[in-house]
Amino acid sequence: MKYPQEQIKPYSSSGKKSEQVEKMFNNIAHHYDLLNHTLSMGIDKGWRRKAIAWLKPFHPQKMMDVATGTGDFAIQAYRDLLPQELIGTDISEGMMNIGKDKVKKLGLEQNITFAKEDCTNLSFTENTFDAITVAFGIRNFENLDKGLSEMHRVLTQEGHLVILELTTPDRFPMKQLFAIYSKIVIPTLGKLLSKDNNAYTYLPQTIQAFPQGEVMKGVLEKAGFRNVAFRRLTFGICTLYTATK
Ligand SMILES: C[S@@+](CC[C@H](N)C(=O)[O-])C[C@H]1O[C@@H](n2cnc3c(N)ncnc32)[C@H](O)[C@@H]1O
Repeated sequence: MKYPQEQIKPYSSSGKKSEQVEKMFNNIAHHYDLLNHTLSMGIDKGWRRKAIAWLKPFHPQKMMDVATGTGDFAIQAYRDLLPQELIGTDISEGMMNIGKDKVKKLGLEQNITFAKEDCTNLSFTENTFDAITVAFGIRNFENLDKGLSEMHRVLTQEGHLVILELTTPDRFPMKQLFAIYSKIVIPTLGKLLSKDNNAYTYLPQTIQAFPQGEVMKGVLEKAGFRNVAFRRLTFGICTLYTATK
């Protein structure tokens, strides 16, 4: 099945989405953290903590943070859960290089490692990870179903998946305010700060097109996950999805 966001590409309607996404994140890597925290007004930190808190009772020891980018979710997960192994994976070396520097500065390079991996074609064997986290990554996959089924494959039996994804609020007045914010503020600030004219137009377009809530729950179940649940955070700007293999 093809989802609308799979057709939205950052630079050109022709060519592979994954290659364009990799190029875009390599381009904006040096500005990503500043922009991320500015555009979300720091609220993303609370979302990450809530997502990781859901994993706490399961004490995962072997974890992967998919689409780890500059490593914020991996760092928070390590601090809160202290797993034995935590690997951050991503298709953008540029983003991970920033993450590696941050991890080194924190003295966590023995605890958090990084590897270049496309989530739609992971090199890990079946039943490898007790838990997988993904923040703001799955919207960029060239093939969402393949990315989810790959995460399902490498999770251990009873392993857990936590996804944070940006969504669109569905109620007045947040719906209208968010529409203005995503159509005007995000592209303007993004263009100014990242110098990439396309990246922050691509962002709101994919948020709008991506399956959310009940629809996304069905997509996760189709990929084989059980106990799928979701919680809208901050008026529905972000949604936390939780699932078990
Ligand atoms: C918006 S950033 C999120 C980074 C980080 N998780 C965070 O919370 O700040 C999205 C990341 O997804 C990565 N990505 C996109 N498609 C991917 C794929 N197929 N496999 C792995 N990573 C991917 C991008 O390279 C980028 O670093």
